[in-house]
Amino acid sequence: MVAIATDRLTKVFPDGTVAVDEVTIEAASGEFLVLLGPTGCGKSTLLRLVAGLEEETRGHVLIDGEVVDRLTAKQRQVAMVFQDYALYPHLTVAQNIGFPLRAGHQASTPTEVRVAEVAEHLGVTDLLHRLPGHLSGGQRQRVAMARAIVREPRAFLLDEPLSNLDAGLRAELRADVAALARRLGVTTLYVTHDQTEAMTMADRVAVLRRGVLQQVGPPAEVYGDPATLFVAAFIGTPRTNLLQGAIYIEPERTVVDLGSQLLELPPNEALARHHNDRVTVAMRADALRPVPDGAGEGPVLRGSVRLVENLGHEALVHLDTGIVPTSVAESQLEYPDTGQHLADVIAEDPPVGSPFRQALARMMPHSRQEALPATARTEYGFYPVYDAELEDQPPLGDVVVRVPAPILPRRGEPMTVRIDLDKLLLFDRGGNRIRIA
Ligand SMILES: Nc1ncnc2c1ncn2[C@@H]1O[C@H](COP(=O)(O)OP(=O)(O)OP(=O)(O)O)[C@@H](O)[C@H]1O
Repeated sequence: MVAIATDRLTKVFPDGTVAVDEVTIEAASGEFLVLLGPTGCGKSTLLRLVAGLEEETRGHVLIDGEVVDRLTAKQRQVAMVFQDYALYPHLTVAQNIGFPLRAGHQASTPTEVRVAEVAEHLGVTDLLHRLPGHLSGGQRQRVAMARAIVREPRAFLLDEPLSNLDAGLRAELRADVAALARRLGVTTLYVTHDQTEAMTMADRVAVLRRGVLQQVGPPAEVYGDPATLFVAAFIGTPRTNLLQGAIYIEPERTVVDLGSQLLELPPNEALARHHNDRVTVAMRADALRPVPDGAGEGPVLRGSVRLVENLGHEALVHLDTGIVPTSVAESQLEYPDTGQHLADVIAEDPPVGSPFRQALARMMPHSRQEALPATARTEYGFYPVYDAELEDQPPLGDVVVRVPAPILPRRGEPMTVRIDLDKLLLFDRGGNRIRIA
């Protein structure tokens, strides 16, 4: 088996789109590496570059340590499976699976024996005489996989192979595909936008955003220890809570100012150089636990129940906390730093209600907020202002909390939640993690 690597691999399409941007990554021999990211982040392009179906603009692809940039797709001896199966409709399953062998590729075992062997692996032995048109989606995908492995490829490249299947089949095949790849020991690159697939199948997950590699690590690591705000927000169900904040360092304590609420952290050396910085605070639902008001030590958030989504075994409770929510895109806008520049930008009058305008309003230094109607303002001066011209203001600080089913709160009730400090994630304005510990 072989390792697959890319070295500062870059693809710029003729229209200027940078689909893959300096990606350096390695899948070790026999590893199942999942490329995860939203639509358009460059996953398929990266896979096609590795397969040799696309020519790189810069950088290299290495198979087993050897640069293969000049080799054709065929010479690279990797097998690729796409979401649309691409089976030959007029050939039986057996003929489809055996096709790569007949098409002139050498194999040590005779075709029929090899086809039977591979069919057995994929659990399609009973279907060998059928035509693809008479198969279910899941069966077709199994046949496509069988055809891909029949030539004993050096690596397996799978591009959203399960995305055309319904949820039940997807779950079943998920387990089968991962098990098959491990049984065969084939190095696998698997592309998906589905975080569940990534988390359940991968040895390691590589998260991509706009062609740029954000983080590579085992599933538990990208979930629990995200390197960027994007990773924190992209991975996690229910969605990760993202709030606007600012850090203030005082002699005895460190404060994360969330406007209408403050989180007090123990004195913290790592945060010292972030005094006065605006940050995005990210908390997954499992970092928050409802507690009786006033109970015990530690930072809490208070809110009132706006919505209860009962999932049976538990409920997702949406709290209005009065804190300003944010999104990845907004929190990573680059804002001018001085009030003067900000005023200039505002003078250009971004459209009312546009995220940019709202974000600008929130980011105004204290002295510049005089002219704007404040919903709240803290003693620290940083505070959120909503766009007064916007009629339908978004809910303030919608924070999602998991609550066990038997004790469901009611709409309008107050609720206090304790924050597990080990799971409190802070990100700077560039979206990079500020490590607290
Ligand atoms: N031939 C092309 N010419 C110009 N731009 C392209 C071309 N192919 C892809 N792109 C662009 O490159 C970027 C990455 O596309 P790619 O298909 O790799 O994304 P993806 O993450 O696989 O998305 P999806 O999950 O939707 O397949 C996108 O912005 C896409 O529009």
